[in-house]
Amino acid sequence: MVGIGYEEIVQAPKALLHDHLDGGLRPATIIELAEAIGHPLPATDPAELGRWFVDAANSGSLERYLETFAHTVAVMQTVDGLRRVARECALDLAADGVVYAEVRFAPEQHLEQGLTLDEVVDAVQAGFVEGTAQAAEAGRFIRIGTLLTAMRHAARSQEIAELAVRHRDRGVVGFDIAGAEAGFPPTRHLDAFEYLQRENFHFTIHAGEAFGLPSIWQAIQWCGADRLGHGVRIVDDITPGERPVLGRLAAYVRDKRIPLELCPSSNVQTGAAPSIAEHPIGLLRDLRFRATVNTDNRLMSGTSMSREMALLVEAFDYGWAELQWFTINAMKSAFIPFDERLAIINDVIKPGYAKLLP
Ligand SMILES: O=c1[nH]cnc2c1ncn2[C@H]1C[C@H](O)[C@@H](CO)O1
Ligand SMILES: [Zn+2]
Repeated sequence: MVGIGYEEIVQAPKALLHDHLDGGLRPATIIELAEAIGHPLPATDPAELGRWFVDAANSGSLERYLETFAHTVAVMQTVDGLRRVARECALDLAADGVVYAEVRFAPEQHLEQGLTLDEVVDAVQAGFVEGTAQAAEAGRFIRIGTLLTAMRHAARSQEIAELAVRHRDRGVVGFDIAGAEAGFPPTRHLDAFEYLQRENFHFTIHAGEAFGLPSIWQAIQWCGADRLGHGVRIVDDITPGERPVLGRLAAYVRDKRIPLELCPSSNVQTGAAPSIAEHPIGLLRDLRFRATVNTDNRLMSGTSMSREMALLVEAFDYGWAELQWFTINAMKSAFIPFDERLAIINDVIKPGYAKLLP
């Protein structure tokens, strides 16, 4: 697409539904925090450490990709560490032109220095409030909602679901499960999902990333997920061709407008997609699934919302109309109340793209 510059993409309002707090730290912050606690790192120069994360995450395997989080989670064990990381996350997203973000993390991974689950959530919330306020002072609007993640290999999902509901009026807008997918089906956590449904709460499930259709089917039809974290493997239920044919599950996902939190760069790194140009997002958009563009882990992918969009512009020749479509899809699928979603669409996103659209 001729005429879309990277700086313009940064200026365009963007909505992000799938971003991990512990996958988005600034390398310089990791170095400073690690030094203070004596945690050894594979590199001590920020640029070198940033490259190390991307290289180490490039393995083609989700399990190996997840190993890199040991270094970020290690420096997020204190109120100060968590608060700083959350504040910087809000600032970095706002500087990248993200106007709405749902940022997730797993509280159970931040208890090594004696914090309670509630203290962890409060520390992150304080950081988001500070970062959002600082961004506003600099003239950048951003609204952040938190998702609490339970690790799918562990057995704390009910506890984390209750934690999320407890904090629902203090920044937490939803729940998620993450971690290695193969061997850990979503139905292991059915009690937690049933509890959340009874509480009228929202949740997404990482499904259809490293494992295919059975995982997506369980997430939707057994667990009742509002959205799919990745969900990219839904293409396994689509027969390609001049007129692609949708299987029953793919048709259900499209008919019910179930949002797909697609993460192009992350998928290439973990082997879920062969390249950006061959990423199923092109097909899923053509077929009008409720597709959204996301970062997953900005540090491990060396990326940002603007970069993910720029990669799609390059690979699929997208223009502003497509970028606005992805953004509005994301905003429609957000877990904040309907009136707030609508206000961001009408007052921020549409006017922002109106300036850019031909
Ligand atoms: O893409 C992912 N798939 C499954 N799990 C993931 C992914 N990215 C991050 N995680 C895990 C590692 C983090 O420590 C955890 C909570 O953010 O979620
Ligand atoms: Zn993820």
